[in-house]
Amino acid sequence: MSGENGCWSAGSVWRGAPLLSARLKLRPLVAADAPRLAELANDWEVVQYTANIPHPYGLDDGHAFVVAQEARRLTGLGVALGLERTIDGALIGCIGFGLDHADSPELGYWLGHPYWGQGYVSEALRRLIRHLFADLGYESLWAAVHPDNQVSAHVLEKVGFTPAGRHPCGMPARGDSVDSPKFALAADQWRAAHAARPMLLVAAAALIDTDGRVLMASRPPGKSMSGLWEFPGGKIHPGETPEMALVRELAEELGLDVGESCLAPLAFASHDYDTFHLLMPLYAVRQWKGEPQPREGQMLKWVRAAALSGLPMPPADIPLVALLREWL
Ligand SMILES: Nc1nc2c([nH]c(=O)n2[C@@H]2O[C@H](COP(=O)(O)OP(=O)(O)OP(=O)(O)O)[C@@H](O)[C@H]2O)c(=O)[nH]1
Repeated sequence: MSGENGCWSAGSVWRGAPLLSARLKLRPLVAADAPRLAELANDWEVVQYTANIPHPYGLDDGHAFVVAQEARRLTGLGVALGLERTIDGALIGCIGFGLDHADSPELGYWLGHPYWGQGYVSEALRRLIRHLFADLGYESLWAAVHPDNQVSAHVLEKVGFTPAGRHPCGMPARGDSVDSPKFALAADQWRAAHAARPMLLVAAAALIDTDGRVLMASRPPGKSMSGLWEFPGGKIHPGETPEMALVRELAEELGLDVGESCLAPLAFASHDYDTFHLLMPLYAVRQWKGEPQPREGQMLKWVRAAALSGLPMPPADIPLVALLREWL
């Protein structure tokens, strides 16, 4: 079988494949995004340090951007992706790369003002960087930031970039040009850091009631991926088996008394989050004592198998839902 096909090769953003991170879908822009682009980008604070985004920014600019980016993707000049939040489907900004100045991709991004300070840019950058190195095989990446944009410089350093001199940056939309600090990241550096991320062991349960519905819990406020719907469970502590951990978690989180012998291994998730690798066995549970209570600030709901895929979930859970639907 050819290595170009099927499961042998990851979907490529050059071909319009989306990328999932913990809280975001990085996906191609479509014409229907133009009004939202106009709403977010018509903000001087958002665009002041960008080279090509006009100000003010209207609906026509949004449409023109979507069309131009599609043409760039099809001609191999670069890719722009919308940042769509999993929790509500809202477009909150853009990230992308271009090959205009070199063979190595230059990264760029912007984020709507209401979404600043919540780690979305670093999350999107980490996901795109992994795709460019691990799936597309680039050897190095770079980015240039406006000399006054210290926040952006800090984000680049946070995800592994290091200073790499200066880059003369034309800024056509500002009628200006600046001598920008340049940052670079090599594939070897990234591989070493990526290999060192921890493996997280978590045990989770699909509690199934007599109607065949599954109990889903929302991740509580303040936790990572808060608001997304997940299978109840939690981290396996040192010295615990997955079953011991799950019995403990179901008691702590839901006030349920579950015997280890009521846990039937069903499937597992092995998912590469950008800051850790998740290994999570999922057990089917049909018998327990007590009524599930939300003891940790979470919301609970019983969901029919057919409706599970409509819930916003952590990306690790998506393959589990497909398996569970077949199994139920
Ligand atoms: N329980 C559970 N965790 C999941 C699921 N999917 C998924 O990606 N995870 C991830 O697995 C990890 C579980 O951590 P957690 O914070 O819920 O664990 P915990 O209850 O022991 O929390 P704590 O250590 O903050 O008290 C999180 O990174 C979470 O996002 C799922 O369906 N159920």
